Amino acid sequence: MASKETEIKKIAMIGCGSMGGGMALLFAEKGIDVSLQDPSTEAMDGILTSAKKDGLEKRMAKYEDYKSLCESLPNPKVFVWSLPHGGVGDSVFDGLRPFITKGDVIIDCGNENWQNTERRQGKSVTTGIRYVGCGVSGGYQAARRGPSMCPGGDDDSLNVVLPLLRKVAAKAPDGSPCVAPVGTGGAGHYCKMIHNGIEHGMMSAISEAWAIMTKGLGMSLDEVGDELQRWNQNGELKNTFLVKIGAEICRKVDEKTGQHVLDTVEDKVVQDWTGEEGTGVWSNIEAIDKHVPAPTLTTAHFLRIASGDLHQRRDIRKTFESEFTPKSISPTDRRAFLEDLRCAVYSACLASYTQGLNIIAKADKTHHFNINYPSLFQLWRAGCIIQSDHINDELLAPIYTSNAPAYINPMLQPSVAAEFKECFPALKNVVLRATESDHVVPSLSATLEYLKYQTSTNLPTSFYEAELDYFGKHMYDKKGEDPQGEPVTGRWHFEWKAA
Ligand SMILES: NC(=O)C1=CN([C@@H]2O[C@H](COP(=O)(O)OP(=O)(O)OC[C@H]3O[C@@H](n4cnc5c(N)ncnc54)[C@H](OP(=O)(O)O)[C@@H]3O)[C@@H](O)[C@H]2O)C=CC1
Ligand SMILES: O=C(CO)[C@H](O)[C@H](O)COP(=O)(O)O
Repeated sequence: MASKETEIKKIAMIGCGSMGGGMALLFAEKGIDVSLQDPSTEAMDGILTSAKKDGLEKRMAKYEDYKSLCESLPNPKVFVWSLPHGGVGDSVFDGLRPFITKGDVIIDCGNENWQNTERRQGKSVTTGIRYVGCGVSGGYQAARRGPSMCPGGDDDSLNVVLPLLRKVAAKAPDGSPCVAPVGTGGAGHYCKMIHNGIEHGMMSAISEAWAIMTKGLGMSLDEVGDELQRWNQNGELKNTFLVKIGAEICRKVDEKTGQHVLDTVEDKVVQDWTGEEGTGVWSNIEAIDKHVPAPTLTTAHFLRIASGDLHQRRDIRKTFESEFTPKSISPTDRRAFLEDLRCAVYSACLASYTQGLNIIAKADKTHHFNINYPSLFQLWRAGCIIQSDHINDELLAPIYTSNAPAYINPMLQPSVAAEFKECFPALKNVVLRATESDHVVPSLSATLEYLKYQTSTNLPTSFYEAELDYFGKHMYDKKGEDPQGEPVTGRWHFEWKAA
């Protein structure tokens, strides 16, 4: 716990966009004075207007330059950043440098790349400035109400910032704050990046199910909304944030037009096309770089890339002179099929968590983050986008307690394996029916394949290995001679054809 002297009563919010604005108001509501700084006076004025509406105007003021901003703060000066990643953070860091000293604190609440975080932590160390990389999740609404917060850094800095962050973080149903130290260095931003990768896998699976229900089963949007609400109420998907908002999205009618809003949304995800977000791309790069199979996440990402380039899809469709239009699906027992669909989506969501955690675990080994898994599951209990009571709180958190030995892949945990096994027939049935009716199910089918290949010791890859050895002398292991431990190149080459 931080001592009385370190109690933080005033902060500077640098970056007053949708996240920074919400957080600034939230800090003020929790009794913390806030100095605002953003290149856009309009953005700061917008927050001041909201503060006035909420009776918080006495707690806020705007500052146009770093000198006056820093003069407005008591020591140690605490800066909360909510900025775009990359160069912006570097220029703010350099701009603040003349005015900050030993003991001052930067809490970087943007989606910064964890390597930038560690680079700045390295620069801060010599001057005694504390730099905490703190992923924030839940979107702009949670930023105002209470987000999930994922801080990483050295123990002393974390001890200084945690009492402040506990005041604003989302609260789990038992009242405990969804913020906890996740590890050293860039661990906070690393885990937030993977949170976003998991988010993509889950979001894709739910979207695929929505299309099966509407285009395959001919359900109306209101009926899909009711079905998603059922999923969100009970069973393995209960209190799954993305399912809950899915139900609301399906039902939402624009009062002005009387039309369902979702009916007006183009099928085009243009998130991170220009690289200004980062996390979606980085999480997939990390999976591959760390040799972790994460097909639910990566296929979700490829669907999103294909989706973004709608013009290209239009052109390809013209070249093909047709599209593989999803056909109707007529199960003999519609309720049973919907139950299979729920289980299939659950499998993909659980697989997304599993794959994401495995990436974090591999990075932990490589980068020595010293990941605190109980903290991670605590901060994913509420406020965040991947919140899912059964997956996070009931199934995974009890496995990775502070008393648990080192991290073990969830696929090796009997309780997780039992749930995957139980859902496998449902997932297979959904993928089969969807495939024969030309539905688009990349994340669901990738999850099915994942379960098959992760549990198999007789993959088609003997043939693959032989081909590699044939053309590239890449070597292979003979059956039964596979050495224990980390995978290493095989010892055998066969001269398949004389050179
Ligand atoms: N939106 C979301 O759902 C979530 C976003 N995040 C992350 O939080 C961060 C902020 O996101 P969000 O609020 O959505 O983005 P916004 O673009 O709404 O906000 C970013 C703000 O930073 C300001 N800014 C740019 N350069 C500077 C600078 N040199 N000094 C001070 N302020 C500057 C921008 O001003 P200007 O517009 O004038 O350039 C803008 O007001 C990002 O890292 C994002 O990835 C994290 C979780 C959820
Ligand atoms: O952090 C977030 C949610 O958790 C933000 O919404 C972010 O903009 C998502 O970006 P991406 O989809 O590229 O990961």
